[in-house]
Amino acid sequence: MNQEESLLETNPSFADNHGDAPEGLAFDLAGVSVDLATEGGKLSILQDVNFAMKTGEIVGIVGRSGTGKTTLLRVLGGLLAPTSGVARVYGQAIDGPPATVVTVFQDYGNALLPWRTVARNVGLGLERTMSKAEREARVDEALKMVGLHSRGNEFPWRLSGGMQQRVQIARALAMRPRILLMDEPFGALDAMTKAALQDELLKVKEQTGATILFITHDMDEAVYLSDRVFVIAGSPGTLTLQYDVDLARPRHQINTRELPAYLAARHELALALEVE
Ligand SMILES: Nc1ncnc2c1ncn2[C@@H]1O[C@H](COP(=O)(O)OP(=O)(O)OP(=O)(O)O)[C@@H](O)[C@H]1O
Repeated sequence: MNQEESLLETNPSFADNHGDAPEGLAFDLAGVSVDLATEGGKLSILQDVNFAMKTGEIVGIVGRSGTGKTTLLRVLGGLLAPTSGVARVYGQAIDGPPATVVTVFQDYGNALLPWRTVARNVGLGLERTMSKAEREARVDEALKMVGLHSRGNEFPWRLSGGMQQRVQIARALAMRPRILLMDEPFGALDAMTKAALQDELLKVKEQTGATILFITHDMDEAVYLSDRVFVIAGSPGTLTLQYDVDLARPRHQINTRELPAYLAARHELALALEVE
């Protein structure tokens, strides 16, 4: 399988994007544990993870390095089967990459196809389902969202790391997925770009009703974006806190961050991470 086919394989929604999200739960996990076989024997990565996410919810996951956050995202994206327990999407056990889910990976360098222009990378997932004109309009819109409208004809390897990350985000946004999984989506960006993209993401969520689960090492980002923040801690990783963020929407980059509820959320999360 070549790299192009493999991207379509792991993200079937690139080839099959449709419909409005059904009501109810997007994800529900019961007793999910993941063990991996390593040279040194069995390694327990995640243990007994239980949670549910409503359709249209946005949840940020925080936790120290190596606690299993990416592993959890891989389970939800259908790339890794749990060793025990069950993970469901819209009530169906996940047994491969679900057609409703688009994942934005952390290693953006490998996710982009170097022989395709930026625009053709962004349009990759729409080629099988959309006319050229429709696709070009979607690609234009997505590139505008991430501030790369003028770079569509270039090749990705000509862009900076942060820009390549934005191209990958644009590709996901162009799909208008029902569920978006993002692994440190804004990690490689400068503060201004990061703030602009956070607000774009919230706008997209508002407009499309997408369900979004993202990993971040930035506690402020987790609180600013999320309805709830999950803390994963320990080894093996367990879900130690599901914090409800009590902040109205729309949120504001300056005002929201000064509210008592914002500071309280930050405080609770910092404590939860400190006791690890
Ligand atoms: N394929 C693998 N084989 C062996 N160990 C693995 C494999 N994938 C992950 N691990 C181990 O599983 C643990 C959890 O990894 P994971 O990438 O899920 O953590 P993370 O919380 O996302 O970390 P980070 O915040 O640093 O990205 C780590 O100790 C990692 O070394």
